[in-house]
Amino acid sequence: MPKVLVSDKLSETAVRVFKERGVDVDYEPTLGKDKEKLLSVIGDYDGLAVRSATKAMAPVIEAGKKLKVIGRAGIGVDNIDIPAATAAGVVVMNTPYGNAITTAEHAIAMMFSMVRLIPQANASTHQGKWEKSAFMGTEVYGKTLGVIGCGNIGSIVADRAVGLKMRVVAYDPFLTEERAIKLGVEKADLDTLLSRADIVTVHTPLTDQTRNILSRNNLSKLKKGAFVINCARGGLLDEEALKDMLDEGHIAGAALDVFETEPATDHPLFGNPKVVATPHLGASTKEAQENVAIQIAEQMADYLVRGAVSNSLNSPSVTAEEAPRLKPFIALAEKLGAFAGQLTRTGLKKIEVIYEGDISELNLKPLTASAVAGVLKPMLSEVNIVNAPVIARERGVSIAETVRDDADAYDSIIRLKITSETQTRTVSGTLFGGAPRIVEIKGVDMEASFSPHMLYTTNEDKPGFIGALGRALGEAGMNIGTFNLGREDSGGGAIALVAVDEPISDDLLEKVRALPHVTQATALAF
Ligand SMILES: NC(=O)C1=CN([C@@H]2O[C@H](COP(=O)(O)OP(=O)(O)OC[C@H]3O[C@@H](n4cnc5c(N)ncnc54)[C@H](O)[C@@H]3O)[C@@H](O)[C@H]2O)C=CC1
Ligand SMILES: O=C(O)CCC(=O)C(=O)O
Repeated sequence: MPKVLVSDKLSETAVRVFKERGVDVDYEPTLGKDKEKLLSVIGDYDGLAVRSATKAMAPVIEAGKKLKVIGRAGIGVDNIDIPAATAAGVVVMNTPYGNAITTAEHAIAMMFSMVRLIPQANASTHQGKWEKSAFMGTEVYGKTLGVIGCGNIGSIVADRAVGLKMRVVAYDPFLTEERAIKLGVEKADLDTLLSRADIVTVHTPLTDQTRNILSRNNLSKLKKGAFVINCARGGLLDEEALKDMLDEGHIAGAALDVFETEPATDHPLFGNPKVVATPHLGASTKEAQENVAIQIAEQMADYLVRGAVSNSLNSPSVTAEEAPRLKPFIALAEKLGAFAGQLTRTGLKKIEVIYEGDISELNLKPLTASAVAGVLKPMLSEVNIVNAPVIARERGVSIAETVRDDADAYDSIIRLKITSETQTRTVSGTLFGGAPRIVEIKGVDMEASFSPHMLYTTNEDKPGFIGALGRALGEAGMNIGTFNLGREDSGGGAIALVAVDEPISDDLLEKVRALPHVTQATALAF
């Protein structure tokens, strides 16, 4: 039974979901904060479920020798080293929608708190003061809200702001004109947004492109008296510049849920009467935490138990419904890849996967990734469906996918065409009773199942070869399981694919290569 570690505080419903779906689970809500402990135990687990306290960086991923999936109960994955996970073949998944409404509501709540000085007024009133004139606020009706990043959360914020009768200007390079119209927002470039906004709210992920998007220079483009909200990620906003501009009176107020360094326990903006601050509470509602916990447990269990992949940031999606149908084809694609990969000795240049017949209607991305993984596996140690396409790209190997509706003699065929520096090789296969079967090699028809140990030879089609090969194997004490033959034309090129019971030694291979008419002999393992 696969085993998952939950190393951050997640709704315990997640534990129930894991168990119901056949996954063993250890719930250790504070373990993620103890890096050494995490490193010492992670090797026992197939999955790691986190929120933001656990830093699933390269050393953790490396120590997780059995690790297959890291699940983020939430959206931001800046606490997970995705390239390291990809390189290690570990699927990273998140729950992109589960806390979006809650976080958007927090941004709206922060906006009101900020412009109506509610936290400050609350503290004063609790102290028995009645400072009516100290807390003069600002109305949001008719004001312009600038939304930077109009994805899941930004668009909900925009929708709520439109409901409040605000004007909304959005900057997002991926926001289409149609979507902007649908949301009732005006699409603008960043400079226009900054010059027009009374209140700016940022909702982008933290990436190299967005880091410091509210830089000193950009903050200075805001109108005097504008307000700033950050409920996305610390690092999007220059906190020092914000402090200076609040002090100068250029910016009237700020509402911050996130900070460059978290937990933020000591910060130059703390105690500033113009700043409303919360400790990364954006996603902290019962509803959102229940949503993300259930969702991540379902997704991780679906992956570990059924091979379904959803909301992955580094692997093609496979729904739970299609997983059982894809599974045998994934095995076929990988075996065909392994066959071709074991024969490829010179620089690999291109992997083309051609799908013919009914299979062309399936989700082909995971099949192609499996074929690529199969090809690369004999050359590289740690390769799987997750990292194979990236590794191929890094090594300059191009990947092509072709789909044809018709298949000649079979309902579904996968043809693999591998181009190396010296030759192009093809191998094709189908499923017989759900099991992978080779039906073509190098253009020669062939019918063979895959076996753990196989001998593949090419030879001139001359009398005596089959007997000589059988004798050589017999003399080496090698039991033959199946013996499959194919040829181009009588007397032309021929191939043999022989399943044997044990691994083929180098000695035996040399003897086979020395037989008359043999042009090539390779030991294959599947
Ligand atoms: N405070 C909290 O507790 C929470 C914070 N978050 C954070 O909220 C942020 C937004 O999350 P989602 O809306 O779910 O993400 P999303 O991926 O749905 O939307 C992000 C949007 O930003 C846009 N974008 C990317 N680069 C941009 C750039 N250079 N300039 C302008 N726009 C750009 C994208 O096109 C996309 O539409 C993330 O940083 C996430 O980590 C999410 C949940 C809770
Ligand atoms: O889990 C949390 O409380 C933080 C949520 C968050 O920041 C996210 O989902 O990106």
